[in-house]
Amino acid sequence: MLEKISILGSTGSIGTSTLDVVKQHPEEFQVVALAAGNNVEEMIRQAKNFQPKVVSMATKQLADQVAAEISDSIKVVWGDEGLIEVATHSDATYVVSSLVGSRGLQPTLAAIEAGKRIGLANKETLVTAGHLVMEKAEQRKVDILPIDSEHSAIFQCLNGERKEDVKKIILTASGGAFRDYTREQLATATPEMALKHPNWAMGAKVTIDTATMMNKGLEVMEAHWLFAVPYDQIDVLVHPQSIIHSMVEFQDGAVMAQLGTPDMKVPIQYALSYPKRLPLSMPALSLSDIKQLTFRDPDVKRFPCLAMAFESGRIGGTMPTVLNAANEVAVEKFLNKTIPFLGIEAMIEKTLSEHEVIKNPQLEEIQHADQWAREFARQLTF
Ligand SMILES: NC(=O)C1=CN([C@@H]2O[C@H](COP(=O)(O)OP(=O)(O)OC[C@H]3O[C@@H](n4cnc5c(N)ncnc54)[C@H](OP(=O)(O)O)[C@@H]3O)[C@@H](O)[C@H]2O)C=CC1
Ligand SMILES: CC(=O)[C@@H](O)[C@H](O)COP(=O)(O)O
Ligand SMILES: [Mn+2]
Repeated sequence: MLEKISILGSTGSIGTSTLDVVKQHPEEFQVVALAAGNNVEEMIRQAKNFQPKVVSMATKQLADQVAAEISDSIKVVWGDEGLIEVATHSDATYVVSSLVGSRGLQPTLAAIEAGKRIGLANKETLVTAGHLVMEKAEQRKVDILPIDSEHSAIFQCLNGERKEDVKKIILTASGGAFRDYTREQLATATPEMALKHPNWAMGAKVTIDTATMMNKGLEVMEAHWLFAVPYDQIDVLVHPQSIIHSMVEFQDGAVMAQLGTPDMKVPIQYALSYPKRLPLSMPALSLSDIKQLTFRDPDVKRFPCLAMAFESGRIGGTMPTVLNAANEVAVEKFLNKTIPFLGIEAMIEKTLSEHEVIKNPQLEEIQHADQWAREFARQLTF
């Protein structure tokens, strides 16, 4: 069956890699709709190359700029409504959710409601409202296929296994740009330094998250929701080479791991083609060249964001929503050079400490908590 795809965040790192995969398999995949934020030039290129039915931009002004350069047969929309139109297009069978941040929540929920199969990269969606997303997916009998590399690895390791046989999920972490930094060195770390991930080329927000190790904390919550595993059965293991993408330990002591060259096209293609595996033009993994795979425990004294995320996940309710929103504000401020690197963790900690948790929140309560946390974090200075 030809998979007809809408991409939320088509101009980003995951979005462009998804289009690379689509281009390699025109007999399998076709683009129906694309949504982006501000990158007009890239959207014009994508619209010309893939001839979708609809494209969306962040504002009307940006949408007009795109419309002026592409065929009249392509509808151009904008804003939050534009995202929903792309996510629910009647021709689409599959939606790749790859916006950055909790902005991805509403269009992803709308795509699930519309019965689309989901390829999920946007981890913030599950962090901020995991119970609502998984509940809706179950109601609508919609599959959520993980794109995040660790979750794709776990999904592959769980293939054909019984849930009750799982003892532990082991999420691997590169340790980010500052893996070996002391707290003194972290205090003066700049955005330029933090944006140099040792193994992966990714968007700015997730790259900063890897440097604080908040990314792994968000991924712990993502794994909790995707695989319905309690927090005390999820471990994090630092693995600097990012060759083992994650592992599952079973009750009999057997450990399954998924390995590969660190390139997001692999998990993206698997999420699109599942349960099939298609060929992919990619350098083969050579373990004899790599020679050594090494491991160590994470150091939460140097990287407290990981511990804060675990704790927020355990508390549940609106706590993860607040952690995520405060982190989004803090990362933006760090990238704008208005707070230092260690201001990120301080800002999140302060915001969490002021939050009164609502248990089992509905969508409106989540939106309210998200908004409250953003406003609270924005007025903090460090
Ligand atoms: N990159 C990676 O390798 C991985 C990413 N992920 C996750 O995937 C998600 C996307 O990451 P990544 O691709 O790196 O991020 P990028 O920053 O590269 O891309 C983000 C996308 O979101 C769009 N966007 C931003 N703001 C808006 C807005 N207001 N309205 C509409 N679109 C908007 C951007 O559009 P524009 O650029 O046009 O403004 C862009 O297309 C994140 O949740 C991340 O954690 C998970 C695993 C790996
Ligand atoms: C590629 C991917 O999935 C990222 O989320 C990756 O996990 C970042 O690397 P670390 O968080 O391990 O540094
Ligand atoms: Mn990941």
